[in-house]
Amino acid sequence: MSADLSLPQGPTRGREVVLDVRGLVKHYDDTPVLHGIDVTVGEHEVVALIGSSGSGKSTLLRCAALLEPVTDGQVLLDGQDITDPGVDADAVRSRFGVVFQAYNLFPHMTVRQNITLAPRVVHGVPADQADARAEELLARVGLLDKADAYPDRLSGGQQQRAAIARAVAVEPRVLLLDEVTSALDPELVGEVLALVRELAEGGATILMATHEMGFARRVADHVCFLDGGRLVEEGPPAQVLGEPTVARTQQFLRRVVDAGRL
Ligand SMILES: Nc1ncnc2c1ncn2[C@@H]1O[C@H](COP(=O)(O)OP(=O)(O)OP(=O)(O)O)[C@@H](O)[C@H]1O
Repeated sequence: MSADLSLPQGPTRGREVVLDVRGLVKHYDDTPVLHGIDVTVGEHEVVALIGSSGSGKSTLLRCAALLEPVTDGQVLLDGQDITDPGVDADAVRSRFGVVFQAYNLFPHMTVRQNITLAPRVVHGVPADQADARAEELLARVGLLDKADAYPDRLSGGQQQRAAIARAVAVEPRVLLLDEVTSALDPELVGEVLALVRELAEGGATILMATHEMGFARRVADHVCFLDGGRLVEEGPPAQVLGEPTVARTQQFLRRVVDAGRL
């Protein structure tokens, strides 16, 4: 697999914040799920959200990409408040590349059609250009020979690699990855993590929820530990995962270590 998965790169002076989540509050009906979360993702950074099941990682990602209405707080993308009611939500959503746990390729479309759909329909890219870009991406994720196959002919790992290629095809400002390996058989996890790592090394800006602590430690620039919808501890991976200072983080990591996941 080629290592060149680079996305367009912006200025490298200082830390340019791309995604800025401020005081994010989310209620489902009257139940609070996020209690005021602050997270920033800088250009070319990888920020990992970790925490127990139900701690709010997916909800945070979904709110950030306007896939869920925000109850309170703000989300800024390149300085623009995208939670402002006046924004064109569809246009904003098209600036994110989102990949969920269960590879959600459209089953009635070939892999190639899955990848070219949004560039053509949402971004107005001419069909031949979208097709050429899809082939380039499929070659890079090692799936060129599957371009005209339907998703049910692909392994879970291949489907997830195709889903990531589809997310990258729109040249997103931020990639949001939600537990992209958790639905996979263990032997397929590595191939998908390798692809995410290549994207990170190629300069992608990524906010990802993950249960893969070893991966977060190796690839993330910054780790945020969520517990019960609160951001309890954050910092460089070596600190949060290696020398956590908050009792709740320590307890969580002990369980992760006992389960053999760190
Ligand atoms: N659509 C929904 N309606 C009501 N409650 C929801 C909904 N989606 C999530 N929740 C609740 O919000 C809380 C946070 O869920 P969320 O899926 O964000 O957690 P998570 O950290 O991503 O969990 P996991 O690691 O299992 O994916 C949970 O208590 C969950 O039950």
